[in-house]
Amino acid sequence: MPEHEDLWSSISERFRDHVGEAAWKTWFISITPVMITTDEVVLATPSPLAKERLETKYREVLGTLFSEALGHQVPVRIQVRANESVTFPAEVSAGESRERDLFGSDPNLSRQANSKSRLSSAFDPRYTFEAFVIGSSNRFAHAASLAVAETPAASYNPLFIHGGAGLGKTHLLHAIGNYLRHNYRDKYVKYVSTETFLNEFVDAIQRNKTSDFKARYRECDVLLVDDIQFLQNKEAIQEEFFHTFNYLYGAQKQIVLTSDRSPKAIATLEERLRSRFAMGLITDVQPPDLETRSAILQRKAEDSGFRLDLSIIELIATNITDNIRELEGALTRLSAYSSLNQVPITLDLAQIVLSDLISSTQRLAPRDPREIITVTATFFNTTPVELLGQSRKRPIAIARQIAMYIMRELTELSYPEIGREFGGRDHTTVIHAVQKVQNVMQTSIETFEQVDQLFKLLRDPARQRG
Ligand SMILES: Nc1ncnc2c1ncn2[C@@H]1O[C@H](COP(=O)(O)OP(=O)(O)OP(=O)(O)O)[C@@H](O)[C@H]1O
Repeated sequence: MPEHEDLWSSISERFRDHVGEAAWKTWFISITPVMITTDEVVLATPSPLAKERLETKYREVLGTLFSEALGHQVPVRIQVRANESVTFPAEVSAGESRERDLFGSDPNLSRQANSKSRLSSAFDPRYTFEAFVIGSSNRFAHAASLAVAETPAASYNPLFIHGGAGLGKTHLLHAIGNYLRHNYRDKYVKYVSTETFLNEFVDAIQRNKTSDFKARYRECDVLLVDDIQFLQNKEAIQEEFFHTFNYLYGAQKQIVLTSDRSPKAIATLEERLRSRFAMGLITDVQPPDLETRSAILQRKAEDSGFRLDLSIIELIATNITDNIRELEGALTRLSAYSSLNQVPITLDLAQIVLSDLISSTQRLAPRDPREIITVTATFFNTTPVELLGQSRKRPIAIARQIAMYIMRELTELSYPEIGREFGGRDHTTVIHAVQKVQNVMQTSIETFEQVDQLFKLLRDPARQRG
């Protein structure tokens, strides 16, 4: 129905004009039109939460837009897509999940990537410069990243951004990627984690394909490399990276690197690499101050169509201070609680729901990954061996995904490091598990409560004994 497609894309554009980019991305993009006739419009959403939000907040806008487009009033009905139930599927294989994570759920991107090798990486559409809240802790890193995106290889090359876990380094890399994709369509932009670079290199050696590997990286106009601290103690890959770096730099291509520590603090980093990294600009991201934390919370809440009282923002922002991912985790929990129980969030309720996060006695240092595995296994009536093993039986696969989510929340381990804790799984499997649990928590009270209880058990060891 090509005319319906035109109509749909014009509705989509107009919806975006009415409600703004953020709400459009959160609630509209994932809608599919099921039926558009002169008598009725039926739309499908991926989750009950999205259906509820569209019905309560955006029904009127949708009604007006369709009425204008069709020339008369039509009822708009919203349903949840039948094939997207909220239950957990069996764990996907590393290969499957890699594709899904790289290309999101957009099958077109995946198809394009298969058909043409010199296509830029796909970037997380949520991580843009517009969505990045600027404060004194990250102002410089943001400005430098934007300068690099606006004029690649002309300002700071390489740009090296370092800072602690969950402070926005990956967000900035994706923001550069998203900006380039929109504004420099002809540039080949590649995003890679150092772990992936390493794995691809080892794989290329084993398959005698090192020249393909080199060519792939040397074709880049812009190379974005995340978590470069993984080069530590890996001489062979440092050597390879050095050559790639020199080649790109010599060809005046832009390189951006991130790390959880400064180049000086990466032990066993070859001196020649260290001095290469210092040829451009080294900047850091610090934990955000109270004002920035509050602004981030406000922005994230707005983006997900969730209204929060200032007193609640203050409660979270004063208690969670050094990791933005944790701020987001608190919001996820509140919004899930509110939509599952159909109650508005009050300050008292927020204090109860987030009790483990905001109590100073329970907010302990990051938890030991082995403890997370043992406690989660016991909680789900299984054993650590099963949890780390290969079983794809549902209860175990679910427990494993929840344990991965909790490890991401309660430790500072990166995705590849978590993959290693789970018996050498690929980092894309971990990314998939974390996203999955985050989503399912919004619609399944059972999962929400399991995660909630595990958080409480892990943050308060006395409960484990009791
Ligand atoms: N200034 C900011 N404004 C809005 N969101 C932010 C900001 N900084 C970080 N975030 C959000 O916090 C989360 C964690 O950020 P990100 O993954 O970029 O951290 P990171 O520094 O790469 O950490 P890690 O090394 O642990 O992966 C992301 O969801 C990101 O969107």
